[in-house]
Amino acid sequence: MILKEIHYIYHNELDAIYGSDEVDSFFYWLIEHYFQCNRLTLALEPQFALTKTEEQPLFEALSRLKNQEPIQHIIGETEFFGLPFKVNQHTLIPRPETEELVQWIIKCHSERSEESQLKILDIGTGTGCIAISLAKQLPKAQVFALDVSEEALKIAQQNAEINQVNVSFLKANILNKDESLSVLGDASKFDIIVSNPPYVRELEKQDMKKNVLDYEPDLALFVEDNNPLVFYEVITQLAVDKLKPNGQLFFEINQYLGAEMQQMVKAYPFEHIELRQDMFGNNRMLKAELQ
Ligand SMILES: C[S@@+](CC[C@H](N)C(=O)[O-])C[C@H]1O[C@@H](n2cnc3c(N)ncnc32)[C@H](O)[C@@H]1O
Repeated sequence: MILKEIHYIYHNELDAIYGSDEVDSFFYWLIEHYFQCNRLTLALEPQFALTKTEEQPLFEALSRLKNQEPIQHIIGETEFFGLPFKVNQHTLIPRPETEELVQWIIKCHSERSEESQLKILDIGTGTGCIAISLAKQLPKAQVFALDVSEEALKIAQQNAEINQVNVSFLKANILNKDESLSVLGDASKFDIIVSNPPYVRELEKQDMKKNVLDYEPDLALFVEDNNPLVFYEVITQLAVDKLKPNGQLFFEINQYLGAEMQQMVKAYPFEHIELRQDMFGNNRMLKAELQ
């Protein structure tokens, strides 16, 4: 079949679900992935034809997209901070808001220009996107990354290899203080602790799309309505023990809980607590420095 015809079928079957622009971006992403060709190919070679075997993955992808499966799961990878990352059903798909958090950390570090080797801990690493991007951008840093999910850690390890960085991955339940302290061992303290932990309240599920609810791991997303800051509080307490003096704590946060987050962190010996908005104007990041 001619590629242009398959493009037409995509619009016919998917526009009602996603809108035309998004369908275009899915289609170009898929042909780039499967055939290393792009939208120019469609324009310059209107008769570009695929064999039955070649077109099969495009039709498989079409039926998965109809079920609102994320395109990143279909392709098995995504891009974060300009780097490739494998993803699967056990890992959260890295979000652009999290790239802004990484950018902020790098900027703060360049302003501080420390002499000694930086030591960084990423809690709830998932695909490893934060830890690996930081390791790539700050090649002298010693980076540790922790998650409770064995499956997520396998993907994170593969991502570190793909991106040729050295990250030490640790398995622990951060809500269990003894367990996390024991995997962190007697290692010297950290300059930076960063986390994008689960922060979506059950009550927010009603506003979420099927592609997230049905395909992304609950373990990465949800917290109970009556204790939405549970991860942040535990991590803030750990940071009091595990950060060096003047060490920095960075969080990605629930946009609706900025004030509560500031209030919570203020109860601990942190200063210069700063809330930051993402590109959509939502409270999304918080930074604090240990006194
Ligand atoms: C919101 S995702 C963030 C993933 C990745 N850091 C990112 O920014 O895309 C939260 C991560 O926390 C992990 N997690 C959930 N509960 C945990 C726990 N009790 N201890 C450690 N990690 C946990 C999940 O497996 C998931 O990978």
